[in-house]
Amino acid sequence: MKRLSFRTAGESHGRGLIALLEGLPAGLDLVTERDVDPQLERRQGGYGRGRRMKIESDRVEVISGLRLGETLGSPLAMVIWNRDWENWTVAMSSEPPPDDVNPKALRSMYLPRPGHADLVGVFKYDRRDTRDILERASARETAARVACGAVARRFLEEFGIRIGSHVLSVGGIEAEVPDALPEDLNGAVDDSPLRCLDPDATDRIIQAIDEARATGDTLGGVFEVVATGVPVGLGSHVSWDAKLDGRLAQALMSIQAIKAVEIGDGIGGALRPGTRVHDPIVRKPDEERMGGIGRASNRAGGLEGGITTGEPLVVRGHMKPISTLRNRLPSVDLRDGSVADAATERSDVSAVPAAGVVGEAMVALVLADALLEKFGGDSVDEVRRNLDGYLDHLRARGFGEREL
Ligand SMILES: Cc1cc2nc3c(=O)[nH]c(=O)nc-3n(C[C@H](O)[C@H](O)[C@H](O)COP(=O)(O)O)c2cc1C
Ligand SMILES: C=C(O[C@@H]1CC(C(=O)O)=C[C@@H](OP(=O)(O)O)[C@H]1O)C(=O)O
Repeated sequence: MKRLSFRTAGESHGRGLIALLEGLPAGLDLVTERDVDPQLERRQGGYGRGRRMKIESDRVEVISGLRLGETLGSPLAMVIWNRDWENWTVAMSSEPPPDDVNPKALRSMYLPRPGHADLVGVFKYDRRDTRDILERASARETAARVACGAVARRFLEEFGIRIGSHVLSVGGIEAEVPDALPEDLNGAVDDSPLRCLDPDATDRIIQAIDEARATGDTLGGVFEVVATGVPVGLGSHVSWDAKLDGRLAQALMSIQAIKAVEIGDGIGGALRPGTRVHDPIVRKPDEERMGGIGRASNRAGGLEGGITTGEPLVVRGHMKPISTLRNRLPSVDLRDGSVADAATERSDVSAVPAAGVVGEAMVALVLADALLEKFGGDSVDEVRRNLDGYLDHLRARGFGEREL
């Protein structure tokens, strides 16, 4: 059963977004200017974003669940206003103009874009034009997810769990990744225009994004989210929906345009023999949380049997290219069935770094839920007591410095 759940509401060009987080314990010290707004700003960044990001400057307003800088244990409700809303009052309150009146036929809401939710949404919800669909399908919604994820991240920080992300590839150009990741992953990439650890690949990717922009094309890519300090034992092997790998995959896959999710070396591992995939179990006297037992490598990405191993959790999201293309693909006019090119409009060319920040938020929400599932409590201190008792027990049943 979910302990921590969240919901978002809002259209991309509507008044704003609502984020509702339920199940958070009381007594979490939370300052939105310090803990939430900087995460929203990170999500807006990254080379390849479109003009919309120059208009927005996302900030949250807390409506409930917080008093004197601490959570109350009641639902936390937050609002993010859309600055662009003012520019869309006509589009949001009128029928789309016919193509012959508006020479910017490109903007037509009758020409569904392959890859976006336009066509399937119009059929499913029995709508006349695609605006009724794209407004909610839009990844603008991820700003509200990141607000919820920022609060989950603050909660996890209390227990020494930290989450970061970096970009592994864009448009097939792969970054070289060091064997040991920097301890503060975000510190190492937040200033990089691509949130990437490889400056040379960054330059080449920027060039590729410029080329894609010039030719009216778009690029996808892969990001990696890493969580450190995660205790052994979150999630469970006993039922399909208790498995933490499955829960993470669902959370990541739900991000707009994410089409594959990988845990650790999941995809590469499928190509190698078992002796070069599984992580040997070794004595590690310093590994207190694991009772003196650890792993020689972490190809499993911190999960076995749907349970955290105590090693860093590593999850990758594979993002398809953005579907709004200036170099338009074939489509069909929803008014008369005639063949036409798909609609195009202001859009990102690539948004992999931003998707990585959203990935961090989703991982934070899943981990906070799993932590509460195992160490549940109504206050942060109660959760802490429960976790500390468990860690003491692990230490006591382990081998520490003892020779076997
Ligand atoms: C951070 C982010 C930014 C995005 N920006 C755009 C965009 O500017 N234009 C676009 O067509 N799709 C964009 N997308 C992807 C669409 O929202 C997504 O493809 C669409 O909702 C259909 O869902 P699906 O790709 O998951 O099937 C973005 C996705 C993310 C995660
Ligand atoms: C607004 C955001 O992303 C948007 C996601 C998006 C889409 O179709 O998913 C389309 C673009 O919006 P617009 O049509 O207003 O230019 C992106 O900018 C955001 O991330 O805050």
